Amino acid sequence: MAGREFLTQDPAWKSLKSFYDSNAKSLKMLQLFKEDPRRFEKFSVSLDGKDGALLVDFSKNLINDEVFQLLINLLKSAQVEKMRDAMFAGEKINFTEDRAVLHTALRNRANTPIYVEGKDVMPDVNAVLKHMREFTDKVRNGSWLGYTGKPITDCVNIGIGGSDLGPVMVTEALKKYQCGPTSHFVSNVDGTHLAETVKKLNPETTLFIIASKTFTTQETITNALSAKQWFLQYAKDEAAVSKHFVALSTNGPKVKEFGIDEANMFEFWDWVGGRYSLWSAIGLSIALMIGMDNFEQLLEGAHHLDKHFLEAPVEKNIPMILAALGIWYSNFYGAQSYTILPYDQYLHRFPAYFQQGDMESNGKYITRSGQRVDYSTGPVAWGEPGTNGQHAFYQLIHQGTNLIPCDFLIPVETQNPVQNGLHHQILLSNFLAQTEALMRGKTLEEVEKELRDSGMSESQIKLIAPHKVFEGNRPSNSIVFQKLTPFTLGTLIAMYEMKIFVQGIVWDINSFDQWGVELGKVLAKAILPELTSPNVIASHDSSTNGLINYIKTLRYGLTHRNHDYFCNQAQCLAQPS
Ligand SMILES: O=P(O)(O)OC[C@H]1O[C@](O)(CO)[C@@H](O)[C@@H]1O
Repeated sequence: MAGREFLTQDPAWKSLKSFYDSNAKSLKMLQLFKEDPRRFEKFSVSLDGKDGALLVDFSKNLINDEVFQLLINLLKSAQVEKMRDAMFAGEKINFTEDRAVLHTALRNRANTPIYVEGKDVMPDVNAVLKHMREFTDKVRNGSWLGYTGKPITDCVNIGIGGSDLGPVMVTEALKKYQCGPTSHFVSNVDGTHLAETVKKLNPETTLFIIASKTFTTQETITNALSAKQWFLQYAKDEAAVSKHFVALSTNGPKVKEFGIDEANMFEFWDWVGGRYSLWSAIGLSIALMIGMDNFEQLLEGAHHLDKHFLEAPVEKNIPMILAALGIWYSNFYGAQSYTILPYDQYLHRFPAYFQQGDMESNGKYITRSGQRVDYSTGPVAWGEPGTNGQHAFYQLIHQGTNLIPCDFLIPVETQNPVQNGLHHQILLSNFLAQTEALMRGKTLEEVEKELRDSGMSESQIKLIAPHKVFEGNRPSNSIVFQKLTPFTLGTLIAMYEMKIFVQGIVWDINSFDQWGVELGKVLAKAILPELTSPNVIASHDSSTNGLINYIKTLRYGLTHRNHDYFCNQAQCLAQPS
């Protein structure tokens, strides 16, 4: 799909820029709240859902009616709706990989036909869901037996990036719904990850799920081979592998080559991006742990958000509003990051999940028509659960020199009402207090009065007061839901996916490829044999040569003299003869 005129030339962009230049400094949220008692109603959207409503309050943002309208104009001018429809219709919007982007088909619970190159993908989607149900039911009801006839108690998902982060995040978030084997995850090629995981496990009752879209990812294949080796130490029979290893992939031939029975392969397709794949067979570890009914609830929740995204007008459309606000801060206020702050311990991997979701999608500087952007694109996404973050990095959010827009998320209802719900009341009060504090701040007059009332001398007040001032006027969204159910989690994940999609459209980048991860992979493959060769390495820059030779010196127990020798040799070899 062709790119458009440069974003910064768009009249809608120019209007925002001129508003920002002449009025941004005078936008004071506290004042805006005083002036408009209906600000909360005006700047919040509620989406009813099966497990209660999702409320997005965006009134604590640096906007007034005019800015909001200008932001909406920008989305319209960027043709977000047209691109959205193209994505849902299966057009190949990921043009650098010549692929459709159809994770929405995986959760298309309406089961309406969706065509890719003239073929309806829904029958295949439904067939894999059926396969997942049959398999997960068997494992959960104990009729799938390991090589010694025992039922499966533990599953280890071996995958990385999108083949790991989604399942990790969801199984943590929905721990309360566990009704099947316990899930474990091995992603890092650092042998420690596998070693520390399997040491707690019994090979007779463990199922390994090898999750890789391409089935060529170095880390995953290395971990999978080592897991198989570990398993065979005990089982001592290749035939036992089929009872303990299954694969989730788009690459049938590679799965076969690895030695996994085709009957134990759960397929997905090239139109499912890795970071959007938890809805596909990649979600098998989730379905095993929480059961297929709950997994389908997760899909239902995402589908519910998809429908909202498709049908709600731009000014009432939650992902579009969140995207527009993010653009306001990134591109006009110069914010370089934003935080996701879930006040729900079950969501402790939610921010990490969206680090890939956002940064691998929108960390791009080339427009769809191949030019370098002259504006910021994807911000850094980060965060931790509240209240922990309050005691760690909130200092910088409140008083640092960077503007950091925050998304606060919280369930109204806890699933663990410890001490009759006291813990949750405290959690709720902190959630509410933080967004209020960020918005209203604390003036010098307020601080001075407080210090004076405490009996402090005037000279001390002069010294201390500035440190206790909060300038406030710092933006946040409050995202409130009834309870963290599979349905609601599906809705929340899809909400951020679509927000990221909208931003990519406005920034005119391809949010669905990830060429930026390739160079490091290629260089690592070249360096691997150099680490084991006996030769001095001189083929890189002096830092990389120096580091390789230094590591080899230490690894092979050579003396410091050898290290100097390696450096000298590398320098000689690197010099042109
Ligand atoms: O599922 P695969 O093919 O093993 O890829 C894993 C991850 O690696 C990446 O390609 C990045 O290196 C991600 O986009 C992907 O989620």
